[in-house]
Amino acid sequence: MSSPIMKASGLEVHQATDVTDSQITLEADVVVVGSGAGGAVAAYELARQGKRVIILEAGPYVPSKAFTEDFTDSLQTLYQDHGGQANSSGDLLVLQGACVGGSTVVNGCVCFRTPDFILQDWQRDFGLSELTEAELGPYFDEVERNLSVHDNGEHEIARHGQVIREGARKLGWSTKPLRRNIRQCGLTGHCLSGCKTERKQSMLVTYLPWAQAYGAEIYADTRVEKVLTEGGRASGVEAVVTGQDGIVVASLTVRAPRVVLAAGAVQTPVLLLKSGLANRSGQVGKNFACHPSLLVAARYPQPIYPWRGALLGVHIDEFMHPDKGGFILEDGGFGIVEMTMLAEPGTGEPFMEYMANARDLAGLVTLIHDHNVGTISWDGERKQIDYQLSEADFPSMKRAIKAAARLHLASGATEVYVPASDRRIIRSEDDIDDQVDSLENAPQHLRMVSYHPQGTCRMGADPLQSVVKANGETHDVAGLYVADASLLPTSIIVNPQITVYALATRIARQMA
Ligand SMILES: Cc1cc2nc3c(=O)[nH]c(=O)nc-3n(C[C@H](O)[C@H](O)[C@H](O)COP(=O)(O)OP(=O)(O)OC[C@H]3O[C@@H](n4cnc5c(N)ncnc54)[C@H](O)[C@@H]3O)c2cc1C
Repeated sequence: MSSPIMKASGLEVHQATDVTDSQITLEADVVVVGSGAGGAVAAYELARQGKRVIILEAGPYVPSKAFTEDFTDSLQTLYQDHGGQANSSGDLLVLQGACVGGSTVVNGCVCFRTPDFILQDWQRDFGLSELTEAELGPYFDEVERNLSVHDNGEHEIARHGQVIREGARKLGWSTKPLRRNIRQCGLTGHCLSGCKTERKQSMLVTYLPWAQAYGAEIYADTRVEKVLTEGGRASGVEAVVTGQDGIVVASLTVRAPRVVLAAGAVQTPVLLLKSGLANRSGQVGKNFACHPSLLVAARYPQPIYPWRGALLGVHIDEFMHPDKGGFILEDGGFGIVEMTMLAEPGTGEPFMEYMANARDLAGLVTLIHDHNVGTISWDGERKQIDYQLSEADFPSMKRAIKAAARLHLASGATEVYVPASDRRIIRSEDDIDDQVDSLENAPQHLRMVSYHPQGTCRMGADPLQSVVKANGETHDVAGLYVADASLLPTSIIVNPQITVYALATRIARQMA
């Protein structure tokens, strides 16, 4: 490829359009696969230590000024499989970013630290005795400082958050402002389409330019196909550079004694499976968890304008601990496309009525602490995501729907739409048990969305039960590391970006 070209946002990126050779070979101290939460942070930390770092990113480089604030466009340009990535039964949409900056470019900015009760599970069940709250605290402090994480101010709680907060107060439920990584939020509500004004502190505008300032090089449009080893140690990767038309324009090899996989919890295990590496435990691709979410929308007697103001304002943490229910509710705004894609709008007349009243809708997003029951596999040609909500998790899902319905009603809603295929409507407290208890845990019954795939290369002390050690290195292959959401041995119930940033920082520091 030719020399990097200075792009509008200030990030220098090699792209398929720059390619002049059909075979490219590069050398580095560390090659990082994926430029999202884990990859960008690891790259910055390693470059800062003086390592020659190359970052390979399968997705395109889309500078912020090219973001359109139109969700249908963004799905095409910024998301994995153009927003169509789903489980094999088609009832779970698995959303991931696939562009320079990864999912952090399109995420909702919500920031939570890993709850201590989750870390305690990891210490007890996976031998991760090092990963205590005291050990991770300084990493959380640091990434939160770097990314301007703060409690939403009053002006960042939109109308939908205000009504929900009032309802929670009536019910006596604990509600808190969400924390977000954003500077002077423009309150446009377009987070899921990327932040045009670069207020969201995604990797695109923070750790990637910082890594580049220390000499890291970024290659977009470059999909890693195989991890290379020599004498049982990692020795680099093979990749293909693909233009926007899908045509391969070059093959690219990076020779490096250290390889960091940060391609996300779906692609990292696929890469290991394709490479036939690090799977002595048989756990690569197993243990997929995803916080299957529902968008429970409700109609209010007054205008809410769910597309106005900050996307996410407050959350209900009353039921977070598994002993108290094992779920959280986040108030969520949405635009017209998200309204139909993520909720259950019905068809025909009901659809027309739902959309005609769009102005009066508010939404609650449910997150549950699901078990790691899914699998990512590779059949030689394509990946497959097998995930069905487990019977053990169905009660938490139902508890979350009931709580969302109760909260909407207490907040003044007149109709609550259960996102089930037979589109159930709750109009009073008396309807809640009837409508929710009769839901079935069957394929295609609930419209689920995952924003948080996790767990497919889990960390642990036992090489026969886990893929990666607590320091991020795989048990089986020296010099091969994982630094993304695939590490998390259990689902963490809360939005995971801060956990990924903190773990990636720790892994890179220990590696350096
Ligand atoms: C719509 C949406 C909203 C979200 N909202 C929140 C939120 O509010 N708060 C929160 O905490 N979390 C949120 N998340 C989740 C959060 O962003 C992710 O948990 C986090 O970014 C995961 O980091 P990662 O490094 O594992 O993967 P990613 O950030 O997804 O990065 C992986 C990167 O690797 C690239 N890649 C994949 N395969 C290859 C390959 N073979 N070769 C090279 N590159 C490859 C991908 O294109 C991608 O860019 C959201 C996610 C989405 C999709």
